[in-house]
Amino acid sequence: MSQIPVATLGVPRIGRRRELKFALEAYWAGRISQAELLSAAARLREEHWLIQKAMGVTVIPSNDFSLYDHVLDTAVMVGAIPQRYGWDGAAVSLDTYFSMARGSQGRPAGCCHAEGEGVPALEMTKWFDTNYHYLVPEFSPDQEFRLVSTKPLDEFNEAKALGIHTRPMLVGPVSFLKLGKRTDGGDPLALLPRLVPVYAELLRRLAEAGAAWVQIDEPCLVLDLSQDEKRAYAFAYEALAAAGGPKLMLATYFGALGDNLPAAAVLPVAGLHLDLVREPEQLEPALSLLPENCVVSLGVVDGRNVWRADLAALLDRLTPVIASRPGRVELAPSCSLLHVPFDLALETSLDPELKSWLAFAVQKVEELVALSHGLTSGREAVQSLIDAASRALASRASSPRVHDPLVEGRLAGVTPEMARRSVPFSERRACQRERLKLPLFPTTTIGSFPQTAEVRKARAAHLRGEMSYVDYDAFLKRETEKAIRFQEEIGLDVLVHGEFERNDMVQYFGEQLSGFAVTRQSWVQSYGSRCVRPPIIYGDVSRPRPMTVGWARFAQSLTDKPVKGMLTGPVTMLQWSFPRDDVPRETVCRQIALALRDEVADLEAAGIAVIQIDEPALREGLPLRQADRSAYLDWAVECFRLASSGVKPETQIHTHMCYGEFNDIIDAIASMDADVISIETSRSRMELLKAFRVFRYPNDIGPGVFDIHSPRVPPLDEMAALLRKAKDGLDRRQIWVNPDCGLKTRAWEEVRSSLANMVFAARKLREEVQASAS
Ligand SMILES: CN1c2c(nc(N)[nH]c2=O)NC[C@@H]1CNc1ccc(C(=O)N[C@@H](CCC(=O)N[C@@H](CCC(=O)N[C@@H](CCC(=O)O)C(=O)O)C(=O)O)C(=O)O)cc1
Ligand SMILES: N[C@@H](CCS)C(=O)O
Ligand SMILES: [Zn+2]
Repeated sequence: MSQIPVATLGVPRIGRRRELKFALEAYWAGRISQAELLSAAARLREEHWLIQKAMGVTVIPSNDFSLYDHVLDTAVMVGAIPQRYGWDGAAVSLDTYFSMARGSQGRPAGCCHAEGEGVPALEMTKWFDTNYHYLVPEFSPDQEFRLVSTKPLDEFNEAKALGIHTRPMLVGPVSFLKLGKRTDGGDPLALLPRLVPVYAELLRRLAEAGAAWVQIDEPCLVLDLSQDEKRAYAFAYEALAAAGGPKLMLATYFGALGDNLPAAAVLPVAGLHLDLVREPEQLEPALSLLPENCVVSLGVVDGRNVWRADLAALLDRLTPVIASRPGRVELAPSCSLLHVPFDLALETSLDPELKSWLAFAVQKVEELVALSHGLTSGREAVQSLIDAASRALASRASSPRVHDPLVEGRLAGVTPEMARRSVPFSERRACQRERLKLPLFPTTTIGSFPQTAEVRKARAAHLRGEMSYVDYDAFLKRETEKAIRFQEEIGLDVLVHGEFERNDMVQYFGEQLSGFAVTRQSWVQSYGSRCVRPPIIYGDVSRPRPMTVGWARFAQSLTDKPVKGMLTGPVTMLQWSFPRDDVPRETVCRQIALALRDEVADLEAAGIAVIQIDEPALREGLPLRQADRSAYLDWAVECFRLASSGVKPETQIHTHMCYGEFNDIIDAIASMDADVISIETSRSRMELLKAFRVFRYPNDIGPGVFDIHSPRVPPLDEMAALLRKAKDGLDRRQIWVNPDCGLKTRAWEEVRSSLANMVFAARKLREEVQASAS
């Protein structure tokens, strides 16, 4: 039998040691030239192709690399470049590309913005239910498309010159439009007839260059689709089939095709990739519907999590499939490997038993290659690999470190009362007003202050043993005190300690909770050059000791103003970690919630009057299909309430959410019953508040008045105008004043000016209210 092809669908582009991050940041800081950045990028592509080739991958992708984001690349490729970037219609410069990604300070030629005002970036949002962010393409109603950049072709040729025949990958035209927005609010899919010819031209040129196959990603095929959307797929792929390009491998991932399967199965493509990790049951129906000659790409190794695959079970499952479709099957991860860290071998200090349970991108490729050998040459050829995987799985299943009877017992004892505050919000509000004595439009921030190079360097030095605990602790205390003094000086009402001791809002807690393991080198791209190291939840979760109380108590001891205790919520902790897959997600979440409940109680006992429990990932965790959403929201909200409800009425609970729209989950947000919620609203110019207005949301709200992703300092009047807008339709006594999110990625100069303007804007609003009352 000939070798079963192995595909990766994309590899982590940030590089084994985050080489792309360092090159990008050096370029933005002016330390390296454009040519140096581009050659660093080319070196990374070459390295990734060569690694895959050496490991035995037979279907190596190209165009999975991006300098910032692959959706942004697609927008640039087809000329979807909004007017404000001052693009002259010729080749898109790197400056324009990065302006779209990150905004810019100066004024591009021909732009309507005033000098110094800068150009805002495209909106950034979460890629399906992952922690990866993509840039949202923006289309005008009269949007024209043309092939402006030939990046996929160039990278195909680049690999070809190295002797590597690749399968270029593209974001498919329907998903691309569906993930974008029209400036007039119209349906972006109406633009499909204009877009498809551009894809057709690109495919023809790829075929001329020798591409035999193209991977065309249509993850939107796993969402709920209307009849019109299904028709859009038929229209687009019939047109592309007629274009005479390479064969198309239509890639679906992050879920089941479900009711879209009949529509997907008849699309005129040569191959279909299925996510068989999220939905193993979809294989049989797909095989029975797909044409005989269609190649099926079996996404059997988990591209979203880090657990080692069960090779023996997979071989049992795959053997009959291979036999029934000889020559028309490929093996692949469930989705691109972008979402897992590069190589487990880089983790030299992980516990060896835990390490034996894991597989990162490189190990997942090894698993796929082993499966291919086993299926082609017989199990004996890979018996030692199968045995090693089975031993690891058995050790994981029986390990005492995974199961903690105390945690399991505590979970069984949870009662509904534990998830309810003792009195309703109206009564709590009165006690809290009495205790906190805050002005109208109270001002606060979301938690983090700049994580400067100095802060990160000190932490790195401490980790390497070059800075003693005493010196590191003293350094952090100085930073915290500076932040408290700064907040007092500019006149904020509710202060934060600044989160200087935290490497990351999830990893910091992962380092302290039992059942979590953290990594040193296992980075995953979050957006652009920014990365995270998601902790690995391998066992029952508990809190051996308080995690934040020392810092909260220290910060509060420095000031008479209230300082918020600052915690990451259970849903976010789950969503931004690699969770265990041997128990339901909701069980893991409840365990985290109980651990946080104890932390909240300890903060309250330490005299902390305001406690914020961040849940930015609550929305991102929402299942992709409507039918699964209410069950998720039920347990997610219950977990938040379990964490937050053990306190007295006079203790004020805040939550914070960034990313996304709230319309469809507003009742769930309301039932979280946080006393105050801060949300990201500035980029949408308060549009996102609409849901709260319409719902008549009863508790307090802090609509973000400035975008923390941009270095731009918003003028006082702009923030005051946003607050006036927020005030409309809400009770003014409900409104808090804060930025969109934490300030860790910003520089101190920006933070100083922005927050000073914000405090003045709040004062202005107070004066206006007083004037109108007198
Ligand atoms: C709010 N967001 C978060 C998400 N997910 C999280 N897990 N955490 C989040 O905060 N998802 C949604 C958004 C995404 N936003 C961001 C924003 C910023 C970052 C970011 O800045 N990432 C940093 C890494 C942060 C970190 O872990 N820092 C560590 C280690 C720093 C480091 O690289 N050290 C070097 C040595 C440094 C030296 O010597 O100078 C090393 O280890 O090699 C720390 O501070 O200790 C980034 O650099 O990308 C991410 C998501
Ligand atoms: N408290 C965190 C929330 C980020 S979503 C911060 O301020 O960075
Ligand atoms: Zn946030």
